[in-house]
Amino acid sequence: MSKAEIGIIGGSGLYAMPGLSNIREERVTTPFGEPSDAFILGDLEGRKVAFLARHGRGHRILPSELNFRANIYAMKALGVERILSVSAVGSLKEEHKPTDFVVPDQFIDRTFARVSTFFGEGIVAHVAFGDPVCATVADTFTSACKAVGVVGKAGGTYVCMEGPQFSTRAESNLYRSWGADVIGMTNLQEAKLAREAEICYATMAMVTDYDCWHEGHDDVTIDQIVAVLHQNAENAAKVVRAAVAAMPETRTCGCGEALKFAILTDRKAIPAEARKKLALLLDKYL
Ligand SMILES: CSC[C@H]1O[C@H](OP(=O)(O)O)[C@H](O)[C@@H]1O
Ligand SMILES: Nc1ncnc2[nH]cnc12
Repeated sequence: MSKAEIGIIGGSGLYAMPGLSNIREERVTTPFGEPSDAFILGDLEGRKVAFLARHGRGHRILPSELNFRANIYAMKALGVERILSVSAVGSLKEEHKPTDFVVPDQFIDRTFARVSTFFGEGIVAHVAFGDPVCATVADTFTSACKAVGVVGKAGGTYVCMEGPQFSTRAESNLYRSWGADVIGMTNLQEAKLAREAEICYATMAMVTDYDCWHEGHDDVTIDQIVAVLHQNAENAAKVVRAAVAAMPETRTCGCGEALKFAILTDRKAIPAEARKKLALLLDKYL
């Protein structure tokens, strides 16, 4: 039986989920190694949820060190069908001000040191990623912002950079010239792996700074980000709670069938070891 239907990944500034009842902690082991931390399971607004602190409690794991595969696989193993991600981002546009929330619907990949797929080792699959976030989860996030009374913008392009250093001014201006909206270091791998795991995924991006391009603002620093995150943590938790409450019970999007036409490998050629490792994702198709 499913232990949770909705997963919440808390990013910088959100290391716990207020309002959970029937709380218990569970460590999940995966064929891809250890997730960032134990999962906090509980009830929120009458729904079973699983909370994970992306960087671990105490913020111990760099973006490039995150075991994205273990985190998403563990969500799947718990029975999660939808992931609500919360992330801190820098703004690449004047109109996205610190403390605003943006719900991105596109990504640009500027990472270079991460594993972004469950496949390989004898199984080849290519999922569609033209629409990288689940429209239902994204809409639920923006409606929840409205319900709570905070600025929550629908759509936008999230540049996912490797980090951990922030961007140079030349990079920041380049991303602006591409029309991108916000920049962060964590969301793209989660979105890719959630799609491969047939889990719906969207992010509520909390704007914390103007990166380093804005002449009227100091270049981004951690103390600036932390100050805005402290201001926003309460709103972020309120929006997540409202989104959980409003999430439709059943899925009508295509996320749950993302692998249906994606597996290219001749079923007879799939090595037993790979088949076993990915059974949780693939059993229904093999
Ligand atoms: C705290 S500054 C940089 C850090 O913040 C964002 O983290 P997350 O996406 O987990 O909220 C960004 O991606 C960097 O990891
Ligand atoms: N300016 C920025 N660049 C990358 N990640 C961030 N997270 C918060 N602000 C950021």
